Amino acid sequence: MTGPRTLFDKIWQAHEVCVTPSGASLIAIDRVFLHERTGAAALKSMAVAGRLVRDPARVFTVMDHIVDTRPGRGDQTLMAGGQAFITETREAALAAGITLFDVTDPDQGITHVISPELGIVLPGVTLVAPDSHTCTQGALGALAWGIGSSEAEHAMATGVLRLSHPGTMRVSWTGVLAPGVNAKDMALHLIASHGTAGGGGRELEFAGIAVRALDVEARMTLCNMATEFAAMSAIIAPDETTFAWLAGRRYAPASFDHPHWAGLVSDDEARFDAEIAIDASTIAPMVTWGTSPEQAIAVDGTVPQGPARAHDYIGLAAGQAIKGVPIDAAFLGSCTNARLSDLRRAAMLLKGRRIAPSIRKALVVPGSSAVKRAAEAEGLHHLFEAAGFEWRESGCSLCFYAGGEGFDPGSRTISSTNRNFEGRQGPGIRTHIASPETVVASALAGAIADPRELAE
Ligand SMILES: CC(C)[C@H](C(=O)O)[C@@H](O)C(=O)O
Ligand code: SF4
Repeated sequence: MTGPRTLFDKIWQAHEVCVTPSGASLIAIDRVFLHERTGAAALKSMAVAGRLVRDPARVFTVMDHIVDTRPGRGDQTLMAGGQAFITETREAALAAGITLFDVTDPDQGITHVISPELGIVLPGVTLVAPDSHTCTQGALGALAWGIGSSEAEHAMATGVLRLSHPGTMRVSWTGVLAPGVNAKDMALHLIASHGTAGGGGRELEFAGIAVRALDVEARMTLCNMATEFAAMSAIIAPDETTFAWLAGRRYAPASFDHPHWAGLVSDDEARFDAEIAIDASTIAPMVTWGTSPEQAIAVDGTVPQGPARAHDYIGLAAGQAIKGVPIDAAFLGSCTNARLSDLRRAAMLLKGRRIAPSIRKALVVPGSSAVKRAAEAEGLHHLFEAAGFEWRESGCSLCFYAGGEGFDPGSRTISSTNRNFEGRQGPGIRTHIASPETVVASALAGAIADPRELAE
């Protein structure tokens, strides 16, 4: 392909080993990341077939999904049989000779938080993981996407994956975000406006001044929900903000001063298969009212008419104001919104305040053990605890009802996560997704609240 190219096509072509007779391409894979929920299966299946990991130095694994997040944790989990995921992953990782971030490793954390944090994902690389939120890592200018366990085996054994070109879509964000509005609201706004199928399997590029203005962690929040938009993944062209954020990280190169890094942008005349433009200044804090991420509205809006099943499950009627709906629990965590900047913004809003007595469970689960240590060094844990939140060890925790821990039956939660399907946070749990600011404002009020009304 000659002529102007998208950033996606530049990375794709740099990794295209060959085009197969069917028209699909073999794409070289630079990094594979595994976790104990899906990774052990891939490693075990390879071992049974007698296949070796081709280049163990490119494969990493971590304990994040099943692992307990209560203080003093070990391998035990509240989930029956959960411990086996951990011990089997450990044994398989050691046997395969790949890098393991174990339960008590100082580098442990959620896959999509630690991979950037350690500089494992870098601009221009290809990275895959058997986890749908691998798209988060596109925020660094990488081609990073979620795959299945059997594809992970293939990537580990051969160093390539067979893929058809997914097509491209640019989402251009103009304008300046209003105070109290952030990347999570941008993601929810996009999905609410265009539906959960809006991405159509394409690779998204987020561009425009409102994206350039985001710090790297906020860019990760925005890219994180590309999978909820049915995109293959999302990417943001790396810039000085990206390079400065990566500098000094363990697996990052000593210098980014190279023409290769500077060329990681879409050319001016590059054509995308689809385009969306959004004025970021029009966005309000968003919150979901139903059981799909597309069922999101401005926090000062009213519940629209949606599918009867969503209204029944969530227990809210059309026409009702979302603000003021009483909640029972609050969750601040996940690969969407549990980085240091998220915790800082949330903690500042909590300063000197206490959550409503009606809140039965309120958790802060840092995205990584490094985030936890950094937050503690700043005293953020004291602010959370003084406000009535539990301060946890890092992991996926109640983003996903997999570790066996739950909220009280029937609870309505406000959650900084990315999915609100029926049962996502446990049987019968009703989840409202929102930004960290909206989560803490709501925990303080004991009801869904507008964080703009809390800011001094
Ligand atoms: C368990 C894992 C495969 C899953 C995913 O792929 O996303 C999980 O992380 C989730 O968020 O639902
Ligand atoms: S934090 Fe939630 S969304 Fe992210 S990887 Fe874990 S379970 Fe999936």
